[in-house]
Amino acid sequence: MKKYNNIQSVLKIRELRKSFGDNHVLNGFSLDLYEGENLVIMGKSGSGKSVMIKCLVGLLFPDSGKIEIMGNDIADLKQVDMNILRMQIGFLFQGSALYDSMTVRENLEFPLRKHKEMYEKKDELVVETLESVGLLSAIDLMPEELSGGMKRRVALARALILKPKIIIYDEPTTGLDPITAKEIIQLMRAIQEKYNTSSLIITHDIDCARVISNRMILLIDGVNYAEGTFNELANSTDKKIKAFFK
Ligand SMILES: Nc1ncnc2c1ncn2[C@@H]1O[C@H](COP(=O)(O)OP(=O)(O)OP(=O)(O)O)[C@@H](O)[C@H]1O
Repeated sequence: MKKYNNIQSVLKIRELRKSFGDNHVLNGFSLDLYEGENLVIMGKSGSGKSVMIKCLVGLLFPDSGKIEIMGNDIADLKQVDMNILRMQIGFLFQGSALYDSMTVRENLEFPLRKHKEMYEKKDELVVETLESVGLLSAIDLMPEELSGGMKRRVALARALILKPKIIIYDEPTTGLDPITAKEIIQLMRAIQEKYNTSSLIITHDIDCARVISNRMILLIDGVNYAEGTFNELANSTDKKIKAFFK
């Protein structure tokens, strides 16, 4: 397994706990996301992946534990600093969530509006980012004119336009046909190489995990039950781990 001892951790979670009444969802979950890696998190439905992401971005408060983003303990940050830090994180959510009443260009300009220096270069940034997802030709189209795969690409471009250090992908291939899903996975790899982003990828898609992951974590019973490369985990004899690779 690749060693990351000398590489900086851009995201660190330690002993994260979150319960809703008697439902103990996270029971001491920990992870490190290292600079430049693609880390896949797998967990069955209801295992707490979304809860973990919500804690990361400040939408839920953990009961205990520690979250550090680029070396900053988020519990110590003021809202204004948290907002600055959030700029370093791009999100690609399941539904793509484009603004239907805006063109592709306007969708991409939207995240720039609060950042004066970047907004001044918006035309250049929109073109560059659309080129990197292979969709410059769609710049003046409306979301309804795009296929599912194109929407996902535009959403990825929108996540990239602020040049984030970290990208969080929530089920990036869900709802896409296998060929389009493969194209999105290849694009995720290309993006990582071009921008040297660190990616946290939540997925149920075993093909996606195999192709994209440098490392994987299995979230089982609220903890990081197993960690390793795809092959290490796929060859495990542990019953709970094997269940993911059937
Ligand atoms: N705001 C909330 N209030 C109460 N319970 C919640 C809340 N958010 C999540 N839960 C519970 O936490 C558990 C984990 O939910 P979560 O959405 O994180 O699962 P998941 O791993 O993302 O699932 P999926 O793969 O289906 O998206 C579930 O039992 C869910 O009911």
